[in-house]
Amino acid sequence: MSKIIYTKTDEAPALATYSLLPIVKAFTKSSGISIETKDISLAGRILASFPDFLNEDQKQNDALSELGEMVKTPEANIIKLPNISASIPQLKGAIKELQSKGFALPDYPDEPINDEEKAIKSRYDKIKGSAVNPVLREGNSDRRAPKAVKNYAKKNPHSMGKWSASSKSHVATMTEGDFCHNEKSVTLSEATTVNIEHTDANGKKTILKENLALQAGEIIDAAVMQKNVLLRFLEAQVQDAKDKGVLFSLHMKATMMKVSDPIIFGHAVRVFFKDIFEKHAETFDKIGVDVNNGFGNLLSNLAEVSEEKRNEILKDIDACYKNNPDLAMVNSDKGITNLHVPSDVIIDASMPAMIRNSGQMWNAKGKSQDTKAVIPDSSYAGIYSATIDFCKEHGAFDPTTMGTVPNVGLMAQKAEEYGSHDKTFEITSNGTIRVVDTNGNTLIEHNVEAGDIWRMCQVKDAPIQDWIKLAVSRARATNVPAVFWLDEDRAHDAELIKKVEIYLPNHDTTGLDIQILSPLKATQFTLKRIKSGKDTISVSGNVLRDYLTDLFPILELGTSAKMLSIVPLMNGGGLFETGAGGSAPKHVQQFVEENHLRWDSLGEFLALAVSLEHLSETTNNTKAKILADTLDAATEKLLENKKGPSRKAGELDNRGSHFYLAMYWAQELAAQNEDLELKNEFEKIAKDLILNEAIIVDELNKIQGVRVNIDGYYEPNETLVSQAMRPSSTLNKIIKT
Ligand SMILES: NC(=O)C1=CN([C@@H]2O[C@H](COP(=O)(O)OP(=O)(O)OC[C@H]3O[C@@H](n4cnc5c(N)ncnc54)[C@H](OP(=O)(O)O)[C@@H]3O)[C@@H](O)[C@H]2O)C=CC1
Ligand SMILES: O=C(O)CCC(=O)C(=O)O
Ligand SMILES: [Mg+2]
Repeated sequence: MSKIIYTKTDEAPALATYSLLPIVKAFTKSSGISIETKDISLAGRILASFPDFLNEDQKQNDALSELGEMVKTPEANIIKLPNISASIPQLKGAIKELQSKGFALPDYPDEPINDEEKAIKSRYDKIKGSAVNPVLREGNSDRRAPKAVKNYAKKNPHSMGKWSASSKSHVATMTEGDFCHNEKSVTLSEATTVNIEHTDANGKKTILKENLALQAGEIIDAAVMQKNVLLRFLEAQVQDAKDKGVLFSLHMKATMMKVSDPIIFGHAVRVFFKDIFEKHAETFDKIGVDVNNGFGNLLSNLAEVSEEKRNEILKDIDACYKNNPDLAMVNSDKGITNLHVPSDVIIDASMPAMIRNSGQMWNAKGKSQDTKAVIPDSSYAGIYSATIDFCKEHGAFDPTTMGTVPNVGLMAQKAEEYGSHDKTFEITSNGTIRVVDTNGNTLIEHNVEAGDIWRMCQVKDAPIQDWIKLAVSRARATNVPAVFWLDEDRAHDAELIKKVEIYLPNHDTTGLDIQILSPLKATQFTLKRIKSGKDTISVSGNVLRDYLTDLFPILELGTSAKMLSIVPLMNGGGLFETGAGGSAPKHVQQFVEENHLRWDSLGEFLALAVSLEHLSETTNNTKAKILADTLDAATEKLLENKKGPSRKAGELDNRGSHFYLAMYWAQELAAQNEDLELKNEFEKIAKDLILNEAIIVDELNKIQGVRVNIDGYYEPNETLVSQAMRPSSTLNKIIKT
């Protein structure tokens, strides 16, 4: 039996799984393929982490750790759907829901007061933020729009907001004192272990991290975000947004950069609402306000003060809104601003969405307005300002003619910022931070002040070699120019460039166009080419991988959900991600309110096809190859016939698109002549599906337009979701599980 692991995750993709997985199981069963699910949802990961608090029948395996081992083996074949990278408000929401369902989990201790609480907090903090992807991504990233998807987008362009040269929208980023400007980097000539030490003004030494093992050839870098410079920058931006009459909008990655970015987020909230934080400091201290978790934390904590005090504070908040520039809104109807919850606005998706929308975001009146996008650290902000400048000069991109930008991203083995979480510190007192090796040599040193954020990243040599190899192989396979987005003036990038120069000659690059350009120049080069319909591969580090694989797909295809997203694992296995986007919380809201799921599973279809193909190669399963080829053909047909989900209740949704996939897949299997067993099996299924098309579509669409109860958000009731996601009895009778 050959095995494919299919992950159970969260929100919209998890809902879609209840409808798609039975179809996939039914189609692959006779080919000796077993599809096993592993629960890596936020709720599942919480339950797996606290067995000692649960009854025997409530305990869950630690599926993430199991998969973390599996990805290091050649047998790994995993389909990974997007999962929640939880901010603290989301983590607390999930804990509360699980508690209400009878799981006796401990509360999240914001300020642990004893060792037991400290241990609980540290268990929860391991679940927080981007805790899944870095564990599973034991390989570098290959994300691209398949030809059929790109051609479909060219023929059926998504809406694209016009750009005007007079747009006041712009990116504001720091010009000094940030991670970018303070970065230092070294490549280790031999293996060693290091300590990270803080020495205060009186010479008192504290070890922040001990015995960190580093390999020969590994690049390490460290950088500081200086609090005082950051605060001055934020204050100036609030004022400037007001002067220019544009929306103030903060774009961070507080989920993936789970230690550094919430601290920066908190500073932005305190600067924006400076007056109330000055006036009510004592009260906020007393009730434990922590706006690193967003302004929403302050509002929910107000329940703890007297009504009189609360009204006074609310009045002061109103005054703050009046005196300050307008804030970009996440939900203007509900008054939720860009500063409320750190996981509501995530830079990779939020900046492209703004660029697609004429550079505008939503104001409190629900209208779109020019915006100041505040991206404090300048390491990568320049790619967005260059794109905005390009649109101001040339107008919006045209999806019917623009080229495509696939990405080869360095991310294996917690590369770069991915591995920084346990090496990020909010500095408690003025002094110095040193990275010191076993021989007492100082590798990196920074002067720091209280409140600064110091962070160290590392990237091992083997992943870098693998990344360069992948870049060359993609350039060779497509004959498209490949650009390494590296800046010789940045310390870390300068070290990486040296590696590229050493390892590139190991490959046959004759006839290939491979360049190294700074992110700014690479953006300009790439934008000019896509405008004229030409393709360009971006070869980038981890954070740019994240940014570019939403930016270009959102401009080219309207969403990054339609990307093929492959992680060739370094030990020979395959991790097949589904699209490049997230778990679409807005889609769940619509589903619950209208019983319409607009999630597009195209990413799942693409991932399943490459997973089956990989399986056919590693296990010599010829049926798997036929399943893969026919699935690709079915996906193409689905695009051609426009059977993707619509956004409106009453019309074809996620479930309907799965029906069409099944029908086309069965037809393709029935039409092929390479495997007569499969042909015979699927002739009948194809016939039944075609005959019942109208009945099934009607059964799937007529139930929409009303609320649906799935009893939970993070851990909905499986039976209720399964019933809701498989409402066509006619279809269920044909798809035998
Ligand atoms: N690989 C992973 O595990 C990833 C996880 N995440 C996590 O996902 C959550 C939400 O992140 P967020 O930044 O809001 O980004 P999302 O990508 O989830 O959502 C942004 C918007 O993209 C559109 N979209 C995304 N996927 C699809 C799809 N399959 N079909 C149709 N439309 C789609 C939707 O637009 P519209 O509103 O127009 O329908 C959606 O509202 C966070 O917890 C984040 O950490 C994020 C990225 C990757
Ligand atoms: O891991 C995460 O938090 C998000 C990952 C992501 O956005 C991506 O890989 O594109
Ligand atoms: Mg991303």
